[in-house]
Amino acid sequence: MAALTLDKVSKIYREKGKADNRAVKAVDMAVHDGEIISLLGSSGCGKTSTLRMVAGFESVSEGQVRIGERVINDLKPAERNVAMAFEGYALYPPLTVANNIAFSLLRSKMPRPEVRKRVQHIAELLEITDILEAYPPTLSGGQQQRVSLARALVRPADLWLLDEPMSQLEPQLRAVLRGRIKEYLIEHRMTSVFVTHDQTEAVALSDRIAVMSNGVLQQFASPEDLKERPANLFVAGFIGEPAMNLLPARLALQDGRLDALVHAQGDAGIALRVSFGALDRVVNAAALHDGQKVHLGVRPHKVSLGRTADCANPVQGTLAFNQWQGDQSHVGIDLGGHTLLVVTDGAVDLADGSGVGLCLPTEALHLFDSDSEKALVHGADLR
Ligand SMILES: Nc1ncnc2c1ncn2[C@@H]1O[C@H](COP(=O)(O)OP(=O)(O)OP(=O)(O)O)[C@@H](O)[C@H]1O
Repeated sequence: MAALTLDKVSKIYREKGKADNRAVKAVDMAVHDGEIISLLGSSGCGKTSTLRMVAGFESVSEGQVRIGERVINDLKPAERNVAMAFEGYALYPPLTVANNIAFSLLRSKMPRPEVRKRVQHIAELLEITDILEAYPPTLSGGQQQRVSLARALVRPADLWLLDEPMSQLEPQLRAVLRGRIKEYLIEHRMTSVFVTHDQTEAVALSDRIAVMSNGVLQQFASPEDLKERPANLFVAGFIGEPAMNLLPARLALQDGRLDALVHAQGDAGIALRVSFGALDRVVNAAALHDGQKVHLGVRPHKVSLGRTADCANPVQGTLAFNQWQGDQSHVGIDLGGHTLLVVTDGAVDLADGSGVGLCLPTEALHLFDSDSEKALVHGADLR
């Protein structure tokens, strides 16, 4: 295993008669030795292109890719010592499942009893012991995918690249295998890069997640930091289910205090005023000015419904909707024409149009500059 470094890496697809498509744009990323990371983003954001450049299936248009100290830009895939499980990555049809998994181990001259032990162990982990003597063409998509994953996980390598490796499995099996695979990767200290568009999966598997949009790496951070300290409006709106509320607001810096004011829709009244307290609690207060256009971010899970006592920011609103989701309620609160989504664990016994008290704890709040879209203040970081 080894560290993986991407240094200003870009992928430009050039097709005759078409404008260049810059699918990956100057991505900088340093994955530590033994770290598990995920590339996360919507379809077309450049995750697979990034992974394929590391694997050697796509050329690197600009920048440098290193595994440990080795620059691998111009090495053939087989020379990179990288193990891969790709969506639709072909198994060898004439070999049994056991021999498909064992293939690279036998080629590396590992003694047969050791190969058998490893194949058995990984097959148990991925629940494919019953198909070890079957041939790939007779398997379902989900079985083939697990064989491909097993083959990648057993082989010794410096780096493991896993592109949507569980996409064809049922949700329950997926959740079970996710936990086991993570334990296996940690136990063997395997530097691993997953590609996924499923944030639950990315959070469950990864030490850090690289959030991509439109070819740009938006933030590379731990799941907790992505939630508590999103670097910009894109990450704030993308991470979290349901996503963060984002309300247009203006800053008020008066008497050494920082407030954010959300104007009511269609008139000059104030729909919501939240206080971040003394300005000197804010780490980068110099970046703020009175009247600055911002987006106020509020995490739906962190708002308390019906409690306004002992609260830094008590708020009154009107219930706009109340949906029981089977395990939690999604409640919409109207604040001067803006709807604030709140998530609570229990059922909420309130009719539409009722007056509701809320508490917005400071740690639920974030501020983003509306022009640059970058984060300015995270409630969790106030001094
Ligand atoms: N071989 C190719 N030739 C030309 N354009 C490509 C090629 N592969 C990908 N692209 C384009 O590059 C961009 C990024 O695609 P990529 O597959 O890397 O994204 P992705 O985030 O992995 O998406 P998905 O989750 O749908 O696989 C898209 O605009 C895509 O159309």
